[in-house]
Amino acid sequence: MSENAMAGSEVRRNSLNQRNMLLSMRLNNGLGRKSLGNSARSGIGSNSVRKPWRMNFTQESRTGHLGAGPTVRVKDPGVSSRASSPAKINSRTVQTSPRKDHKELNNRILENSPLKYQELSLDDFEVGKKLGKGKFGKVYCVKHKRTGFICALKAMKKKELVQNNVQKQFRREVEIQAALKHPNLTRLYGYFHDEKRVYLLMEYIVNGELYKHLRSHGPFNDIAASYFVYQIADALDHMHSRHILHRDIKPENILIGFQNTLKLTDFGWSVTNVGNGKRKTLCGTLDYLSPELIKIREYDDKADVWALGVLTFELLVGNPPFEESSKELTYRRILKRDLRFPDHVSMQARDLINKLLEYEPNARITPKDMKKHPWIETNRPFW
Ligand SMILES: Nc1ncnc2c1ncn2[C@@H]1O[C@H](COP(=O)(O)OP(=O)(O)OP(=O)(O)O)[C@@H](O)[C@H]1O
Repeated sequence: MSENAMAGSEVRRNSLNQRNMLLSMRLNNGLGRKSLGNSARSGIGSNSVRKPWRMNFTQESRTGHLGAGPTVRVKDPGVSSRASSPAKINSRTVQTSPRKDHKELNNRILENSPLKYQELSLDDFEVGKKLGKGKFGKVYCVKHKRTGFICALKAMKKKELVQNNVQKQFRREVEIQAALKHPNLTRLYGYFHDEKRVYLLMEYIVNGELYKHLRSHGPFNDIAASYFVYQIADALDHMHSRHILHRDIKPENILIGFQNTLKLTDFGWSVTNVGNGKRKTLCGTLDYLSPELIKIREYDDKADVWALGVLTFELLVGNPPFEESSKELTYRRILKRDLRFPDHVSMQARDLINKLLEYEPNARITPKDMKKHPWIETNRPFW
């Protein structure tokens, strides 16, 4: 791997948000994280050498015991109507009474949810290796002592959730993720909490982020890329049919499981969009923003389709299509739909990317139709 790629492999793109506090946290924490104004993708640009990529790079985990969950049952809550109004959070709503809000987190958000595992505590688990770290917590591989069930446990400090005023967003993320059951979406089983922390119990995804594989093995050939893109289209098809938008599709938010099964994760920006109305919160990740998001700040599920087009391009080329050295230049290229394909991108792949990246949202191909596109059909026999 080149030096650039090595340096770049530590860099992950931030999701945009309107919460100044979160933004400053993101900019201040984590070495090497991308600032919103800069390009961070030097390592795998179109100059990088394309290597053949083998489909079967995953190893079956010996410890993986994923057949059955803990015997404690979690009810499927469906998507609650409460989740349909996203919490608008900004720095002006900084808590004046953290004590009260801590209590509110416990009473309203944690105690009254059907997703709660009443009888679980941290003592019920053997804690294994750390899998990663997000804004609000660390993720560990854990084993449920009684059943031997292996899963991922995300531990978040209540104090931090309250201090950053993200209790409602947290609740929405939990409700949406728990309601979604699909092979290409990371399952959330439920949660429990103690005095200091909230613990989310999730499906353990063995092979880490697609982003890291893209850096180390990518760009991918048509066979691998089409398999990956198909799976995310299937996940989006499922979400959109339930009127849920993901709003932050990117390789950093996709994990790889057994046999190259992709799992879309990070539902922090997901919302329900019942009635298919237009939404206005600016969110997502710079390189993945659609023109309507930049221009009029109104969008619907077609913004996820645009992001899928950006993802398809990035998997085949190694960097996103409108990447530039500054936010303004990236915006300008997105608004001009300044799309340039390197020579090696096949005609069929170009056709699909063009259809996903239609400027006019309603002209974009749907995830359902995309799954039958000739690029997918041509490569499907080799998956
Ligand atoms: N279910 C899981 N199985 C395996 N690894 C996971 C799982 N969930 C998260 N991880 C790992 O832990 C890391 C941190 O995850 P987490 O959800 O806390 O944050 P994030 O989504 O990456 O970032 P942010 O909190 O900024 O949105 C991930 O990048 C991933 O590598």
